[in-house]
Amino acid sequence: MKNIIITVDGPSGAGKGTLCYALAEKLGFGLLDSGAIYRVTALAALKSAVALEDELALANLARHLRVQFLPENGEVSIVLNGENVSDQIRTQEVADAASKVAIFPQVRTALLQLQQDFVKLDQGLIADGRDMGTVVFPDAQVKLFLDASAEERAKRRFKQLQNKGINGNFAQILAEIQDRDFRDRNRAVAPLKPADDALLLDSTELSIDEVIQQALDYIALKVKS
Ligand SMILES: Nc1ncnc2c1ncn2[C@@H]1O[C@H](COP(=O)(O)OP(=O)(O)O)[C@@H](O)[C@H]1O
Ligand SMILES: Nc1ccn([C@@H]2O[C@H](COP(=O)(O)OP(=O)(O)O)[C@@H](O)[C@H]2O)c(=O)n1
Repeated sequence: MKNIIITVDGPSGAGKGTLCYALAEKLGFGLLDSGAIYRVTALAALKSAVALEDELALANLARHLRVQFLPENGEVSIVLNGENVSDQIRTQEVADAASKVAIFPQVRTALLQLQQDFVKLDQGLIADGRDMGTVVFPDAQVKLFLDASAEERAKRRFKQLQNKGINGNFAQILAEIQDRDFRDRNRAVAPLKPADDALLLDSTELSIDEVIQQALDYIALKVKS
């Protein structure tokens, strides 16, 4: 299983992060959370007052991003310019900003190498994102596209917030998911879409364990052939 790359793409709330974390644990693979890289870029822009419409300035920022991913007690701390920003990048404001900076081709090009550098010679990689199977790792051996209805994804986010003690507004969460989906699916460069050779997994009616099992079955099948 060494040197295998597994890509998992899909919209927000489909369960990519949950699946990728479980796969990385079970298979002993490294993990790339590419969304975190877009979120860090957006946070850096917000912190330095770079306009979210200024492609040149954003690309320059992305090119010089001083970001580290530091594994710590089974979790990964994300450090930007020496500051631990793991929690700051998870806000709705940053998610929204991330999907705005992500439309720019120059920003995406600036972040490409950083993502590809997660490949290690002696370890497989699970890559989580929107364009992992189409652009960043087009030659990956296993490609999954995880989807779920927008209503189900909004329900999951609503529950996730509740578990953190936050009482979200369901209609607002659904609207934000739909806005971000629209930007991600309709941008000119690296839009969110399944790679031609990806397995489509609709998790709307599946439990987390069922999704993990279906993914593992498919990986076993692809790796054998
Ligand atoms: N198949 C599933 N059924 C129910 N809830 C799920 C499922 N997969 C993930 N979740 C939950 O949905 C929320 C969002 O999942 P996450 O993995 O963060 O999605 P993504 O990375 O695609 O945005 C989490 O609270 C997670 O526990
Ligand atoms: N490979 C990627 C990953 C994320 N992104 C962008 O970054 C935003 C945040 O990604 P994320 O994966 O952290 O979002 P969630 O699925 O966790 O809500 C997405 O809405 C995309 O606009 C991207 O364009 N390409």
